[in-house]
Amino acid sequence: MQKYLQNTFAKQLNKASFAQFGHSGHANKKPPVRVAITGAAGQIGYSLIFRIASGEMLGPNQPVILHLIDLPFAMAALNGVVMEIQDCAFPLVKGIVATDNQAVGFKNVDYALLVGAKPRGPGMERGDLLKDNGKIFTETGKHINEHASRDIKVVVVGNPCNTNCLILANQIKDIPKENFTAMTRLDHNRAQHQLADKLGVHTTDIRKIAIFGNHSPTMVPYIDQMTAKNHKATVDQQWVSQTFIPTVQQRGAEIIKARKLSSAASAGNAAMNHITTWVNGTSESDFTSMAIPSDGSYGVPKGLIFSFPVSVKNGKYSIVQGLPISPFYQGLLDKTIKELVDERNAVDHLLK
Ligand SMILES: NC(=O)C1=CN([C@@H]2O[C@H](COP(=O)(O)OP(=O)(O)OC[C@H]3O[C@@H](n4cnc5c(N)ncnc54)[C@H](O)[C@@H]3O)[C@@H](O)[C@H]2O)C=CC1
Ligand SMILES: O=C([O-])CC(=O)C(=O)O
Repeated sequence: MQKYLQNTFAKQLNKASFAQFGHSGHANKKPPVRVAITGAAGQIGYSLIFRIASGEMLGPNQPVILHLIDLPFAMAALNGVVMEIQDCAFPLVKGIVATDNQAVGFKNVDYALLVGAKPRGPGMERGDLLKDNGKIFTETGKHINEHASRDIKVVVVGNPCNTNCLILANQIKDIPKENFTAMTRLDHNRAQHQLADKLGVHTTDIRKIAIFGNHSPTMVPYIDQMTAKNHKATVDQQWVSQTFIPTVQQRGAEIIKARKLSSAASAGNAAMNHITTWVNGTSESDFTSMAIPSDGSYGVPKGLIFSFPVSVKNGKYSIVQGLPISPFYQGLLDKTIKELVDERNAVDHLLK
């Protein structure tokens, strides 16, 4: 089978390659689910795929068929990734589809992590990427609409992820719109770390915080309901406005400056966290952050893909309602709403 895959890659780089293989001696009885990752040959892909294959995202009893999608020029590198997956002999991996053909790549897919896009370089803002990446998500939306499972759960990672998700969802005709989400879990995790560090507790002790808005420097890390070790916790307002919020908002740029590459391991980790929480739920004493189609809550225009505090149960998320919004936070919310409305206006031609 390995030979088949390699030959396929060598001779037919434009065609899908497909392998099914089983492993004996494992107690997983569930039928496999199909997980698509676009940008599979890229740096986030490389940090994600092996962890999904090991069961970290969907659990140790859930076999997976990996659908790895990238562009034609990246097929040779993707072949290398496929060989490495094979060489891990993962018990849960029941097949690999590696392709540059999205019709094949999204066929019957249950989960899609849409990473494939042009990343931001030093000095670029996310808005700079709107034009190039908008086209990608129009195409992808069409293929998901035609080929994927009607129950597919999608997280858009490729930036600018909120508006890319809006463009994608616009192509969808008969899959519920709420199945299309964008990733702000990385920002949520970053906020958790900053707060844990400040309060001298572990990140897992920090609960009931959330990111509102765009995955961009206007995002709003909201902490007015924060608990630490299950007790209401506060930090001084000056630190919040002058240090905490700018640090979380600028963390992506800070990492690009340091690595000369955008964050990959932490982004891959957050994408997995996003799906795991969507499947397994949030605890009663916590909520998480997901960018989802706005239903008008908190005065956010309907339809924008906006990050809200959400609780999740039985595979369905709902917006946490009634959080008190201070004038300070309302000012920040207004800015991030405006930015997303402007982004929507800038891609109006892709939303027809
Ligand atoms: N939402 C978030 O919190 C974060 C988002 N990102 C974004 O994730 C994206 C990917 O980042 P990296 O993996 O670092 O970039 P990368 O350049 O290493 O990999 C991107 C991959 O996507 C592929 N690709 C491009 N267009 C494609 C298409 N139409 N279909 C399939 N594959 C396609 C490329 O060939 C490449 O292999 C970027 O847009 C980046 O800005 C990165 C970090 C955090
Ligand atoms: O900043 C970038 O372009 C990558 C990213 O989204 C992040 O690290 O938050």
